[in-house]
Amino acid sequence: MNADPSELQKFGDMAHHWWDPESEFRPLHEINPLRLDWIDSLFPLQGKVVLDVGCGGGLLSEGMAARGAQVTGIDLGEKALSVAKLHLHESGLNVDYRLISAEAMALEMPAQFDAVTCLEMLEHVPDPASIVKACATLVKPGGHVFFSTLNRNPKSYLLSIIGAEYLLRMLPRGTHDYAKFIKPSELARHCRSNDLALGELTGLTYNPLTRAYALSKDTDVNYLMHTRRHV
Ligand SMILES: C[S@@+](CC[C@H](N)C(=O)[O-])C[C@H]1O[C@@H](n2cnc3c(N)ncnc32)[C@H](O)[C@@H]1O
Repeated sequence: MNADPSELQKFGDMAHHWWDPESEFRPLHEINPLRLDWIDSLFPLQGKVVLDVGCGGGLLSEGMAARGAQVTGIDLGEKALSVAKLHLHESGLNVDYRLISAEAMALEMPAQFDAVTCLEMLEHVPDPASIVKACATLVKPGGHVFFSTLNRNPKSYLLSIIGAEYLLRMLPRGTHDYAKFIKPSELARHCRSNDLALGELTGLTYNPLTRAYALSKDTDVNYLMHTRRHV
């Protein structure tokens, strides 16, 4: 199984806070509208069939459902999925949440989705290339796959670990492991070898003075990558 039990445990331990915008999930709450707008601008979500891989408590899944997509969310964290399912009672939205790996889902439902999203997840798994392959298998020919993760370089180490975990305490210590960060060139290579053509690449920056995130050309730390499966 391509999963790190300590990573799943870590998110499980925090899962009851998932929908609290003042909790350790605050960064995800703050980036959610930005990434939703970005995805929606490249791939209008209304009426589309979308799979959210590593959906956690469902922030992105619900956001896409609210924009009219028919969303399935998968994760290997049981607690996160329970929180995600419970939150549907509050939001009144409809998302099909399932406890299944991306690789198993790819065997069960190849080429079934108009788009696949896999955000802030690749840096938490032992073999990210295997997740990229599964996402490429799950999307229909011509469909879209969106990834986001953390770049690997000294600036990224300073800002995302020293800055965010130790100085600003936006995230609990140990949230991220620098060795698992992925350079855009590495992610692009995994995509190309799985029949995914590169589309847009955008950075996501944080200004500690205004405490605001923004999409940006600066991909040194957080970045999002848009790809399309060849027809
Ligand atoms: C930082 S959270 C991101 C959640 C969501 N994608 C978002 O951006 O709002 C990482 C998620 O990846 C999940 N995860 C970690 N390893 C996984 C694996 N091997 N398979 C599926 N999900 C995994 C965790 O349970 C957690 O929900």
